[in-house]
Amino acid sequence: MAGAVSHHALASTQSYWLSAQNSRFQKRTSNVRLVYEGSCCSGGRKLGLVCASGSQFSVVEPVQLPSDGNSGHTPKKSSESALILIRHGESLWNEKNLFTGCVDVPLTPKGVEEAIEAGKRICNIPIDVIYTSSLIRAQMTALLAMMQHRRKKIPIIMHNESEQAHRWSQIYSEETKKQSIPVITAWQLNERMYGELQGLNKQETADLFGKEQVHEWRRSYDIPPPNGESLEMCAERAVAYFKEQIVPQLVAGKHVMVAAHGNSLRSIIMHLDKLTSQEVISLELSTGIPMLYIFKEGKFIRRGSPVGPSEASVYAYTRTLAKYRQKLDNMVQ
Ligand SMILES: O=C(O)[C@H](O)COP(=O)(O)O
Repeated sequence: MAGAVSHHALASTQSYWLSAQNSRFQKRTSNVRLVYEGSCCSGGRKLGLVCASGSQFSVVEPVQLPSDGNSGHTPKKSSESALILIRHGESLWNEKNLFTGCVDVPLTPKGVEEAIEAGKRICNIPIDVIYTSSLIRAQMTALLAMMQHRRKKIPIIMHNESEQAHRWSQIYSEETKKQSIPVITAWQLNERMYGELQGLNKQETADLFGKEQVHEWRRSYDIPPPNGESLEMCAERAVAYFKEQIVPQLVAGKHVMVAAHGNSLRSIIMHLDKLTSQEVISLELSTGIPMLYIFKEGKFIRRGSPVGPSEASVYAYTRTLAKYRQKLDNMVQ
């Protein structure tokens, strides 16, 4: 049975290394139409909560991975992919209540714990490739979470910043590549640039400029903080990156995890869930809570967070996830 898992994972990993290594030279686009199909978290817009329903969703055949994600090879119609979105765990500036934005601050011990806990929650979900921002708090979260995964593949950060970095980080064993998960870092997934608020205390800023003004800077769609990015501006690079780089992976049948930030993920979720600029104001993401989407036939279906007692319900959504978990169970027997 272990062979079955390996075969699945190997095909995807094998195809990915080529793609990752060439990604610097490629610009991929997608014509996929994103359609939101219902939400298991009705009512509120606070994500990162447990969502458990799903019997209304159809059961599909196991995913068929293409032999090469870049070949234009179309996966079977029934193919589906998992998309996990996770906001980084608590950072040292979250703890101090400072505006952080693009300042590169590491996790607190609590943030490390949150990342490990997140990893336990997604340890049965297939992951073929990881995307993170270029900021250490998102990268720490992704790597710590992957340490918990039952498949025990090793996440490896891709270095394509220069031809030499790319060449010097080559792996010469196919077998070793197969046991690895590429981690792609992209500045486009960074936190919204908070401009002249970066480093300021959030409470003190509210005391100085008024609660409403600060709330507008933090949560409105199109009002930027002083010399910083509005959510709309952040979306222009984060959502564009998502469409150009990540969606093609999902279309190719790859299972993807994205570890990023409160606002870069808010912009992506706004896009996936088709939220209006009014609705996104109340969208809040907790640190370290993974959210699962299923991508199938060009549509994103939100499943919520596979945590605690609702986990079985999350797996009941699709046969692909249930089968993957079964294979993992068989591997350890
Ligand atoms: O950059 C920051 O300070 C946080 O990561 C997100 O902050 P916010 O909740 O104020 O948008």
